[in-house]
Amino acid sequence: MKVQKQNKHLSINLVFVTGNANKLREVQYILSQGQRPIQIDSHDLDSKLAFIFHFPEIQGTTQEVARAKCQRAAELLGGPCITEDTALCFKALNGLPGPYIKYFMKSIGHDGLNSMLDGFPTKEAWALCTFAYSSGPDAEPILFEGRTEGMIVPARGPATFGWDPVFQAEDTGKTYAEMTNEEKNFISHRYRALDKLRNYLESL
Ligand SMILES: O=c1[nH]c(=O)c2ncn([C@@H]3O[C@H](COP(=O)(O)OP(=O)(O)OP(=O)(O)O)[C@@H](O)[C@H]3O)c2[nH]1
Ligand SMILES: [Mg+2]
Repeated sequence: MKVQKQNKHLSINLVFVTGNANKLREVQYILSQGQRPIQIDSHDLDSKLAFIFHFPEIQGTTQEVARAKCQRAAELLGGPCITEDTALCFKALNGLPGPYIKYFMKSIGHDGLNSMLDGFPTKEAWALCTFAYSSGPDAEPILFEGRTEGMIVPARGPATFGWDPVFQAEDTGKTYAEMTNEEKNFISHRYRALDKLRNYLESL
């Protein structure tokens, strides 16, 4: 459970605290693509340790939610870790549902997300990914944000990952769900945030 930066030629090891297997799969894929691979160990505090630890996510801005989750994860682990928060933000709603998208998705699904924008002049939206890195329980988490512009559309493509079928990324004509892994991971909010995290870790 360490962030190990052994030397400039060896791999970096990170503990990623998440309960979301799809996130983990994308993060491992993206970080394996770089010149200097970053090894990810996952740790699911939400489900595996839920009986020991209570691991709530606070309400607030995406930054506040991300910082609090990472701080708590580092305290529970007693060491360095990364966490990630994803928000889906509707321009017409001034950025909402934002970090609360998980509960909107669960409650109203793809059709409901579209219906929320009925009568609004714009379907524009952006996907926002915030990685938080903590070097340990006493350190302030550092945030790395990635954003991809797009719009909310009726669902197209396989419903494998959350709201992928209703988010059409700008200039692509495709929803995230209609893209190959390579296509999504080349332009995604997650890729853009991870790129900043990777640069930071390599600069340490
Ligand atoms: O279609 C999607 N494409 C994506 O690229 C993507 N990334 C995240 N999500 C979903 O958005 C909510 C974020 O909530 P969230 O950040 O709290 O995640 P989570 O609770 O699932 O995991 P974690 O907090 O344990 O890491 C959750 O419903 C995730 O499934 C995505 N959906
Ligand atoms: Mg969560």
